[in-house]
Amino acid sequence: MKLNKENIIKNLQLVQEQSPLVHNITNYVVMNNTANALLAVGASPVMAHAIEEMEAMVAIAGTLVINIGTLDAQWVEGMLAAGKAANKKGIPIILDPVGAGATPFRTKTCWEIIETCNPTIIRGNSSEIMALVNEGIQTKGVDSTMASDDAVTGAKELAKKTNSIVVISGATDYITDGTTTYTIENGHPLMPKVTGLGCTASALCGAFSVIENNTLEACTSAMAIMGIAGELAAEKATGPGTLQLHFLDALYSITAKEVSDLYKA
Ligand SMILES: Nc1ncnc2c1ncn2[C@@H]1O[C@H](COP(=O)(O)OP(=O)(O)OP(=O)(O)O)[C@@H](O)[C@H]1O
Ligand SMILES: Cc1ncsc1CCO
Ligand SMILES: [Mg+2]
Repeated sequence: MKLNKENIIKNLQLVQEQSPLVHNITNYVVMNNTANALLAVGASPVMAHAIEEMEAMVAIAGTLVINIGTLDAQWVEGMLAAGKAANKKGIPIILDPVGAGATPFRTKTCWEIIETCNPTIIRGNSSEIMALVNEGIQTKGVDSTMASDDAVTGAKELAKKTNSIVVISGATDYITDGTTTYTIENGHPLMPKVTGLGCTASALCGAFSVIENNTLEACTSAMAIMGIAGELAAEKATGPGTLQLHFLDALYSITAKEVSDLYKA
């Protein structure tokens, strides 16, 4: 299914107006990128992972993003504490299962977070999503080795099993609650050559899920904005370095007209 471009434009404007605070427990690799992308799109980031401040930080946040990219046992304790606090407060939780299927620790931790914190959204690449669907799968690391199209059936199963919205990123993004599935065809092949744009996608899903109660539409809007900003950036970029730079500028300056003209409905 396709979401109306009017909804995407409205949701972008709501993020810019309301500037939701996004609490990120995220990895060392992408902390800077993700914070800058949230600022550029109009949201407000905070990166925090110490168990001592999880409850107090969740208390002021609009949403919690749990990204397991550079996890360790102590961080997992913080993730679970933050997740429980977010559940109590009733704010959306986004799980980014970075590298699920690469090591047993990652896969096991994802399931512990899913079972304890009941995330609202799970956003990963196709290999990560399939590693959650079928725990026997060995993945390469944090990069996907399969097409997003091949993970759609699995994503629907995972969405039903976990009662969450599952987002698969890739050449086509799929956003599903297990019954209704939206697709986004925007984006550029240079995007997976910049580390952490998937992590950024998860954080934007978080920001959009604060301002739009329909989480399926929130995530679809966030993925559309990711893809369109990626295309705008790619027009000016000569490689991954300049793509990263222009991506932030595109997120910051994206207009309703650009969304309207470039959205592949
Ligand atoms: N081949 C492609 N063509 C167009 N867009 C793409 C392509 N691959 C990825 N994207 C876009 O790039 C962004 C990041 O998705 P990707 O699947 O690379 O995430 P990821 O593997 O989790 O990345 P990371 O772990 O580095 O954060 C998404 O917005 C996605 O739509
Ligand atoms: C490369 C990498 N390794 C752990 S997290 C991360 C960032 C992209 O997911
Ligand atoms: Mg990822």
